[in-house]
Amino acid sequence: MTRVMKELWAQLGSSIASLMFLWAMFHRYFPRHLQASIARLYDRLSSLFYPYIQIRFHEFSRDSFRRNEAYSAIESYLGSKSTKQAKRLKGNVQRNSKSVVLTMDDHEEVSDEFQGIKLVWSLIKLVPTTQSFSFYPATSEKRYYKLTFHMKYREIITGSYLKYVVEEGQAIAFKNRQRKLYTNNPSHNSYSSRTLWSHVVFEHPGSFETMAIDQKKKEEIMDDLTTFSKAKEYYARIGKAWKRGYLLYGPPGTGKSTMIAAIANFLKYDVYDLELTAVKSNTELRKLLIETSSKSIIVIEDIDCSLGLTGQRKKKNQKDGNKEETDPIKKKEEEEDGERQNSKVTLSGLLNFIDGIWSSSGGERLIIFTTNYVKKLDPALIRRGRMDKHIELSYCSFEAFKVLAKNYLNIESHPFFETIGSLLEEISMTPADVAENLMPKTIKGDSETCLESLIQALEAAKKDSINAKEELKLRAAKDSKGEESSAKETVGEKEPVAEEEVKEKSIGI
Ligand SMILES: Nc1ncnc2c1ncn2[C@@H]1O[C@H](COP(=O)(O)OP(=O)(O)OP(=O)(O)O)[C@@H](O)[C@H]1O
Repeated sequence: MTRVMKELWAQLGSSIASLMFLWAMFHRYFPRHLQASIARLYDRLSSLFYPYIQIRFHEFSRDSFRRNEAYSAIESYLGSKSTKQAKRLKGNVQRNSKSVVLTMDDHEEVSDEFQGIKLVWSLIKLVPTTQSFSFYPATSEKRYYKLTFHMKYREIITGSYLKYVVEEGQAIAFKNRQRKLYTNNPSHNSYSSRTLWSHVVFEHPGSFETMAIDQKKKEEIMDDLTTFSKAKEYYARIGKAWKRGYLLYGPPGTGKSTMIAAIANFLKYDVYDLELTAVKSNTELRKLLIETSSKSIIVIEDIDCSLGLTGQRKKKNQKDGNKEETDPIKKKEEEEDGERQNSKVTLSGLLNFIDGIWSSSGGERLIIFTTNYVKKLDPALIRRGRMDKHIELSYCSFEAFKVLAKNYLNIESHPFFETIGSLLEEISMTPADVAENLMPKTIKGDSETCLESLIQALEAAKKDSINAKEELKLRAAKDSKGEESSAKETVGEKEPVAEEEVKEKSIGI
C-alpha cells in the first residue's frame, strides 16, 4: 500500500515538473502576440461557463496623473472591512489624513454584503513585463481593485451598490481628513497672494461638551446642526442653496469663538475666517467665496466693526472738533478706521455674498457672524433667512459655572458651590473671567484655592459694582442740581449716562 502511494506521488511530481517545463517553454519561445490571442480565447471560453462578473478599478488611468477617485473611495470604504478580515494589511498616513489608514495588502481578499448579495473585493498588483518609460507615478507598482459578483445581480451592483460604496468611502475619508483653518488676511499669507486663502491645520479642541452654556440651548444647537448637515435633499426640494446663517452675539469673553470651534469640530467642517477689512471690493469678496470648499464654515468675527459703520461715525466726530488725537487708543482706532475705509465692500455686496447666487456654488456651508453689539447691525443683515439662527451667549450662570468647574478642576460639587451660585446671581461675570479664576496658578494649585480665588474675584466685582452705582447716583444728583440752576440761566445739554459703563465696571473689564 505504501509502495503504491509512493509511486503515485512520484508520478504526480514528475507530471507537475513536466507541465512547468512546458509552461516555461511556452512563455519563452511562443510569439507574444499569439500568447495574447490564446489568453483572450481562454477568457471568452471560460466566461461561457463562469457565472461571475468582475469589475476593475485602476489606481491610475492611462491618460491621467491623478489618482482615480473611485479607487481612493473604495480604499477608504474597505478600510474597516480589511482590518477585520484581511491577514496582511498595509498602513500609511495619507496626505490630508490625520491618522494611520489601514488597507488590505496586495493579493488579499475581503468579502462584503449588500442587500443580502455576497461580493468579493481583491487588491491586485500588476507586475510590469517590460521596463519601459512611463509618466505614471510608481511605475513598477500599478494596482487595481477587483470586484467579483454573480451576474444575476448586475443591475443592483452597478446601480446602487457602487454609488453606495463611493459615497460611504468619501464620507469616511472626509471624517479622517486633517481639517484646515483658512484666512484671507494678507499678513498671515506666506505666499503674499492677497486674494487667495492661506491655511494652517485646524486643531482647536473646543467642543460642545466643554462649552459652558445652558444644556437645553446646547442640545438645540446640536440638533439644528445635525438636521442641517443631513438636509441635502430637503434644500434641493425647496429650491434653496444648502447654507445656514448663525449669528452669535454677546459680551466679550462669553464664548463666541469657542462656539465656532465647537461647531467646526462637531460637523467636521473646515473654517474660513474671513477678515472683511482686508477685502478690497465686492468682486474680491465673491472670488473668495468661490474659492471656499463645501462642508465649510465661513466666519466673519465682529461684523459690527467690519463694514466701517462705526468708523464713519467716529470720523464725523473728529471733524466736529473732537481734539483727542494724541490718545494712543484713539490713534489705533483711527488706523483701523483707515483700513476699513480702504475696503470697498458694501452692505449690499455682503448681502449678495450671503444669499446671492454666489453662495449656491458648491453647497453645505454655514455662515457665522459674531458681534458684541447686536443692536448696531443693520436689520437687513441679520434678518431670518440670512442669519437663520440667533444665539445669545451671555454671562456665566451657575449651570455654566458647574461645567467650567468640571472642565478645569474635575469636580462636580464642593461646599463653596453654594456661595458661588448666589454671587453669580448678583454679579455678571463672563465665562472667560470665571475660567481664568479657576485655572490653578501653580502646579500644585488645588481646587479649593481656585474656588476661593473665584469667590474673591466675585466679591471684589460686587464691591466695584456697588461703588459704581453709588457714583452714578451722585453724578445724577449733581447733574439734576446743575440742570436746575442752569435752567434758570440758559439751556444746557446733559451728558447721557452710559449704562454699559456700570456693567463693564462690575465685570472688571
Ligand atoms: N461659554 C464658554 N464655555 C467654555 N469656555 C468659555 C466660554 N466662554 C469663554 N470661555 C473661555 O474664555 C476664553 C475666551 O472665550 P472666547 O474667545 O470664545 O470669547 P468671545 O466671546 O469670542 O470673546 P470676543 O468677543 O472678545 O472675541 C476661551 O479661551 C474659553 O476657554
